[in-house]
Amino acid sequence: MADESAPVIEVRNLTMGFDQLILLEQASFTVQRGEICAILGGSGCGKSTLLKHLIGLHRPMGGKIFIQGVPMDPMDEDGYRNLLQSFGVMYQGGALLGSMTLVQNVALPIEAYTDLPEESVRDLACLKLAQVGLQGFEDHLPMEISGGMKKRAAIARAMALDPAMLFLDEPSAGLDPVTSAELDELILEINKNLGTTVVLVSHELASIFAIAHRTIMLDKNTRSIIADGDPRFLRDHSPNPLVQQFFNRQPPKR
Ligand SMILES: Nc1ncnc2c1ncn2[C@@H]1O[C@H](COP(=O)(O)OP(=O)(O)OP(=O)(O)O)[C@@H](O)[C@H]1O
Repeated sequence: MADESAPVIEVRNLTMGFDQLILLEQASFTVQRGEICAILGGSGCGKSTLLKHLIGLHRPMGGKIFIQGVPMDPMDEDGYRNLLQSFGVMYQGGALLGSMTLVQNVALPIEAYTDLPEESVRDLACLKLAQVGLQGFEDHLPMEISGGMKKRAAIARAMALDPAMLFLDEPSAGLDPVTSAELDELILEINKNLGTTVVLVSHELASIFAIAHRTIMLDKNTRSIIADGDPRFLRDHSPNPLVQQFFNRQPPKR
């Protein structure tokens, strides 16, 4: 039984990596209900890998991850299936199926996880598309719409089952600044109106300052979390020069 007062996500002493490559050692942090938490850090430090651990795609080398108070591992198939329904995930690039229309893409999780009749599935998928501003584009293929619209459609699909948690891997990658700001607005709206907890990986400082309540910064060299807090506070007050450099866009000192 999930403990409602527990943090939505608790990472306790996580060690993660692949074979000889250790990316994080004994790292701990929590994400509170309703927070927008951004995972930051230099290229290759393990941001996407951490996200994949949080959704159960990779298993920790050490430590534990609790989702809504429940340990992820060990978890039987039914337990994991239930857990998946509380997650919405948008992978890097959006990953819509190119041969399916937008409404068919959004319908996929609804078909997989509910017993709704075909007509209701379509109605619900159309509603989700309307919620992200894509009314009228239901029967378009992904190749027929812009990059920003593809991201919106991917978010509609991730939100199809009204998940408590939304995981986004580099949502603004490849978007122009205006489209990226529009996507930020959409993420904020979802967070405010539905109370969805959002965990995202991002490189975009403008976007991080616009939407993140919390940032967690990973460091490849020390295999640790070197900052955890409000991005503005970290930019102005972090004692760690690496964190200051990142937030102030300064190249590392030679
Ligand atoms: N399945 C895998 N098997 C082995 N190594 C992997 C695997 N996935 C990622 N890696 C390696 O782990 C390291 C971290 O990768 P990851 O994609 O998590 O970094 P990242 O911080 O998200 O990077 P970027 O900002 O460049 O997207 C990289 O060196 C990558 O090559």
